[in-house]
Amino acid sequence: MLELRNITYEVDDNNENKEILKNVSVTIDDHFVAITGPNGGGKSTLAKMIAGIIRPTSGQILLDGEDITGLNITERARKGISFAFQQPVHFKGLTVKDLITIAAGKEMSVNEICDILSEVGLCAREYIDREINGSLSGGELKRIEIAMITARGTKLSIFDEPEAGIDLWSFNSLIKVFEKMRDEINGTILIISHQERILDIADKIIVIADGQVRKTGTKAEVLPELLNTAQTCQTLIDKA
Ligand SMILES: Nc1ncnc2c1ncn2[C@@H]1O[C@H](COP(=O)(O)OP(=O)(O)OP(=O)(O)O)[C@@H](O)[C@H]1O
Repeated sequence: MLELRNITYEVDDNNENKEILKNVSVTIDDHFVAITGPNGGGKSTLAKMIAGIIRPTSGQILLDGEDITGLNITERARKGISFAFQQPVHFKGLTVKDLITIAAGKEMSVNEICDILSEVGLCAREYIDREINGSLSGGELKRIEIAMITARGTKLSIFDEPEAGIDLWSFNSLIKVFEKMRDEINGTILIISHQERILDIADKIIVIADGQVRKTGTKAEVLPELLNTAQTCQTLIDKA
């Protein structure tokens, strides 16, 4: 269980103090949790804070009751928190197979690696020996990053807008990947997303806007209001 207590995050923005997260308190104890809300609301900042990439100005982060606020990204990774970057790290000569083996932290058979790659919609035999470099497309890199997190199978897996930059066909297979993950992975999956189809499969939805938690609840409790607001905005845009 992850608990955020009174989290505030301030940055210096051209010599002005800017409060990006404002006294955020939230508990993440469901299996599949989605964070959503308008652009610039503070979602990615919150995800980076949970992963340990940035530290809060004030407040506490607890993982299963243990205060992890002072731990860095590596220490949090050891505690079982993994964060899917937009793209996997590049090292010359490092292949897809190497990367997945490193992520899993154990030797893996070719069949096991192939299974993981197939799950994220990649034709395994074509990719297993490919080097991670600029010859892979953005969508392919993103799927490899998701495959790494799947191989790692940690306590808390965080994905920041996994759908970004993915075409419609791949998006459909991405949804299947997350549905499968929800059914098969033991830990908590935390996804930042604007996609209704991802929100649809979440056990809990957290809406963040203007650096604050605006609403928390099940799909039935949150989605109608959210869709209503989106529709009202669209009508206003159409009228303008
Ligand atoms: N280091 C920083 N310095 C100044 N402003 C920042 C900094 N980090 C984030 N911000 C601002 O804080 C706000 C929240 O950013 P964040 O990336 O968390 O939003 P988001 O909800 O993930 O948005 P999106 O849906 O567009 O990805 C934005 O206005 C952003 O410009």
